[in-house]
Amino acid sequence: MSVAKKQYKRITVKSLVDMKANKERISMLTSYDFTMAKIVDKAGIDVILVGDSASNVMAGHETTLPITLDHMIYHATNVVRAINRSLVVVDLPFGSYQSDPKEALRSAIRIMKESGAHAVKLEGGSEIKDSIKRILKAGIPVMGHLGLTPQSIYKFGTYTVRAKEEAEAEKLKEDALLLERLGCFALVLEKVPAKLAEEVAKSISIPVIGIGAGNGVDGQVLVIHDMLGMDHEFSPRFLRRYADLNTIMTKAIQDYNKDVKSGDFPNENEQY
Ligand SMILES: Nc1nc(=O)c2c([nH]1)NC[C@@H]1CN(c3ccc(C(=O)N[C@@H](CCC(=O)O)C(=O)O)cc3)CN21
Ligand SMILES: CC(C)C(=O)C(=O)O
Ligand SMILES: [Mg+2]
Repeated sequence: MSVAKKQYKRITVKSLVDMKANKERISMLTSYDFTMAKIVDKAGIDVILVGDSASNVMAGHETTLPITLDHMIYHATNVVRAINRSLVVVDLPFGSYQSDPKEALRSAIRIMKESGAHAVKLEGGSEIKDSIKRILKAGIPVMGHLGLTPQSIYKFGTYTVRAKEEAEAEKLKEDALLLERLGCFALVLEKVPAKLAEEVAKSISIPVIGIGAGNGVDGQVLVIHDMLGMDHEFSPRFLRRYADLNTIMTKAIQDYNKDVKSGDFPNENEQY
């Protein structure tokens, strides 16, 4: 390996906890493939999430439920090949950890062994406590995920903001403390009131990464296709678009189409 490659200081689960202690905010984006992950890693994003949102974004499913462990490992393997610095976290997909702690551990081990990723993420709190414990005991770092947990969408029926009611907010606060106590290195809080998210972030020493959880948390995560503006139809309030790639790509593809049809492409310099 070249010296130039080694000068990148790799992000570890320990660096993330240190960043929170130093009040340094953590950046996280999803990636599901080699080419995208290479750009994200080089751009300096701290954490790459191989999210089960691949089920929506890559495969076109309505929910995250259909994606399999084999699919997640395929995406994770391709992402890991591209990175020099970012920490790679992989979602355990629906059905790969809910049955029992042994199944959860087997799934986490497959991800770590077959993809080379650095950590796994599981949705839920006290319900999956034993599975989180079992995975951590094997030396695999775990990121938690509370608030809107898309794998249980059919229990709620909507993607509306979570924990607006006192009882649900109390459970969420207890779950966050539990995840810290179990030994999770960080947790994602999705679509909860900003005030509650800030309170949770202040109550624990591990980083809280928000999506639709306001600015009082320790870091932010977005789905990369959303923030690049590739899909004009997905427009939740929490999303900021940093580009309009849908328009840029459509224009480029139409120009190519036109040039092929008219015979303009390829020209003399573009042939042998
Ligand atoms: N492309 C993509 N981006 C995501 O952020 C994402 C996925 N896919 N798939 C997995 C989950 C699902 N997520 C979601 C899904 C919907 C909303 C949402 O807020 N949708 C609408 C309607 C909400 C409502 O019923 O009130 C919105 O306008 O906010 C938010 C996060 C976040 N994750
Ligand atoms: C939205 C983030 C947190 C996620 O879990 C995913 O992309 O699957
Ligand atoms: Mg997910």
